[in-house]
Amino acid sequence: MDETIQEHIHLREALIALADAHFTCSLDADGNLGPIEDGAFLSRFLGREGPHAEGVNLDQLVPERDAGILQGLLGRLAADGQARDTVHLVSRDGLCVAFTLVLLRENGNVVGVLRRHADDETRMRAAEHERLVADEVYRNAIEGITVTDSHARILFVNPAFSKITGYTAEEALGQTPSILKSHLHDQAFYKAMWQALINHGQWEGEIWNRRKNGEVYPEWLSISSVRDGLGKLQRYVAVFHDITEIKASQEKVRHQAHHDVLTGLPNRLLLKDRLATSLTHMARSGQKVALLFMDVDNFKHINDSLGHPLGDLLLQAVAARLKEVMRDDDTVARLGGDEFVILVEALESENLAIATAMRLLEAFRVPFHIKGHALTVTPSVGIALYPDDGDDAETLIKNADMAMYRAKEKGRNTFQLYTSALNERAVRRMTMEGELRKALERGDIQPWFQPRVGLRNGSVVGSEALARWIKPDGTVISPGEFIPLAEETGLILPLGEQILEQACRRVRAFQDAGFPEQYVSVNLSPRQFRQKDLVGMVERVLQRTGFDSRLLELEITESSLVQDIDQTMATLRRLREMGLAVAIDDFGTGYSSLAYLKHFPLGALKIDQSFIRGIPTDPSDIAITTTIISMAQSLNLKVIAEGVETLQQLNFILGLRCDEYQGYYFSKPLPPEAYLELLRQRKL
Ligand SMILES: Nc1nc2c(ncn2[C@@H]2O[C@@H]3COP(=O)(O)O[C@H]4[C@@H](O)[C@H](n5cnc6c(=O)[nH]c(N)nc65)O[C@@H]4COP(=O)(O)O[C@H]3[C@H]2O)c(=O)[nH]1
Repeated sequence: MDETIQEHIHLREALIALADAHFTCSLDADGNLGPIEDGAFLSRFLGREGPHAEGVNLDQLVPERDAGILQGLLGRLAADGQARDTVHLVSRDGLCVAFTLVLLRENGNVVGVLRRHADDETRMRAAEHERLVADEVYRNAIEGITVTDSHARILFVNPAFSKITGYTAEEALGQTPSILKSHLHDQAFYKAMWQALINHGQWEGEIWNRRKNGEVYPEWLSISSVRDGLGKLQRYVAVFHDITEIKASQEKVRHQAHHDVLTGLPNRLLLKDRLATSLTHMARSGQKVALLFMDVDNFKHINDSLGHPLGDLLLQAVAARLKEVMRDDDTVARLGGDEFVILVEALESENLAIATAMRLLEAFRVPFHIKGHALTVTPSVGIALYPDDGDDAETLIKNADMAMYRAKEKGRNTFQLYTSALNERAVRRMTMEGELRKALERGDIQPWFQPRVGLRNGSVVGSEALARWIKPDGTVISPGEFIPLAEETGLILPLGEQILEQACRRVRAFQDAGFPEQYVSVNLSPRQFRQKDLVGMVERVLQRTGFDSRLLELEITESSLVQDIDQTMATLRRLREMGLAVAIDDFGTGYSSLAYLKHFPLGALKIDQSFIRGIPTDPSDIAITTTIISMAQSLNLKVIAEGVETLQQLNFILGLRCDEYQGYYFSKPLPPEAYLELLRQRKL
């Protein structure tokens, strides 16, 4: 054997014996590798298994700074058949390890021998050890861990991931973390997350995700991006833990701090919080807030005589009843003892606060059944209003409390407003409501009749029925004083029906007494006009009284007309089908135009008395009256002038060919007997 060959083989054997690894492959002058034999270590180290290494250029395996060294090695190999130098190779994990590389040309192939530098060997061992430790940490961590590639495709998840999300590793691998999306966050949220990852390589925060079973849960998530030794993005590592329980316990602590233990109602702290928020909102919207301070009359006595456990049960029952009678939007709070506060927001007027207080008093009429005892207790209520009685929470609570004490002084089971002027009004209103109910029951509210005169021949053609409240002592109260209250309380419906029925009965009686047929006109307030079964109610009244529907006219206001047009149209049509006429009262004071009126099946139009009053001195009243009359005629509507008080006014409307008039000039509204007398006189 040739001596040099022999020497070469020895060298090779010696090198291989000393080497950490060796490989044999073809290598062209540019450094391209052919198929590798015996290259297990190299393949493993580089992460390029067998055939994958084929065709790879050596300079792809070394960092850029070693490119010159590699060129030198290849040059010397070509020239001398062997070369040796120190190069770095970048491992699959991005680790840069120094090797002594010896290349020997042999039978057209190249044998490569690699020996790790001692310090790098230590580093590799340490890295290997760290990897083992890390594996252990991943497996046992209670935090979920997700590792993805640079395209966010999941490469690895740990057991805690599966425990938290419900997805097994097999289900998660290859997917992206978007499988966990709860859709509770908007685009901007995710955009900010990615921006932080790009800019700082890190993002941390609370996020709502969805488990495989559909359940949405909160987690604390921390994501980092991992780059290799060359600075290229390789991985994202996400670590998260489920904070459902933490949140629940935080919520529990928060709830306990803000709620009363006995009743579960908001406590003083939460009440003040809500009140402060409410005041800020209401200051902007210009609405009122009412604070009702309530305590249970003689609670101490009940507590002492029946025992505290029963007292506690009573307080719980009171809390439940208060919640039941208040709207969902109202806050019912317990300040302690038997003191409760109700916060009512967004009030248009103080009347609603009074109505709430009355509802509350009413609710206590029903006894509380507790452990076999039927307990009847009464409340005392004080009301403070924002902004009238204070503009901060503390002042309002204090003033409502003071008002509550006044209610107690007044004899309990009542309410008091903090402001005395309001108080008087409220008390008057309350008293009047009670009296009005009684008056209705007793039939003290009756129609009076004001004649309507035909302008063509000056005869009484009909009358308007106007409600009067005749007190037992004979005092007559005019409708201006009780109709608005009846409207507010809903009493207008029974009241309206009574007036209609009595008016029909009376006018029928005039006919029965031998007077010529005449019609009667009855007012319908907006609430009456909107009542569900208006047509049915009118039909029943006509039946009961035997009154001819052609002789009945209903007066509605312009405001009734413009609300819910479809419903209005349907009601008017049905009334017309029944033979009734509908007149528009107080025309000219509302919003409707004459052009608008032509769409409705109407019979007549009454010019409001405020225009007649200005005749003959006020030019604009004259102009308005003239226009209304001529346009109404062109629409085929009968025109009636209201409030004619003087001969001049009468002459003026006569000149305009108005159809009818009514007013003090001819007669004031009269009690039925006096009206009958008037008819009698006219007949003579
Ligand atoms: N200054 C002056 N006033 C005159 C003259 N002629 C009549 N009046 C008054 O003008 C009002 C005309 O009634 P209205 O406009 O329907 O206005 C009525 C009507 O809107 C309402 N009303 C009366 N009765 C009822 C009813 O039974 N139901 C409903 N819903 N409202 C009614 O109360 C309002 C007021 O009624 P009243 O006080 O009876 O007042 C009546 C009448 O007494 C006059 O020459 N000069």
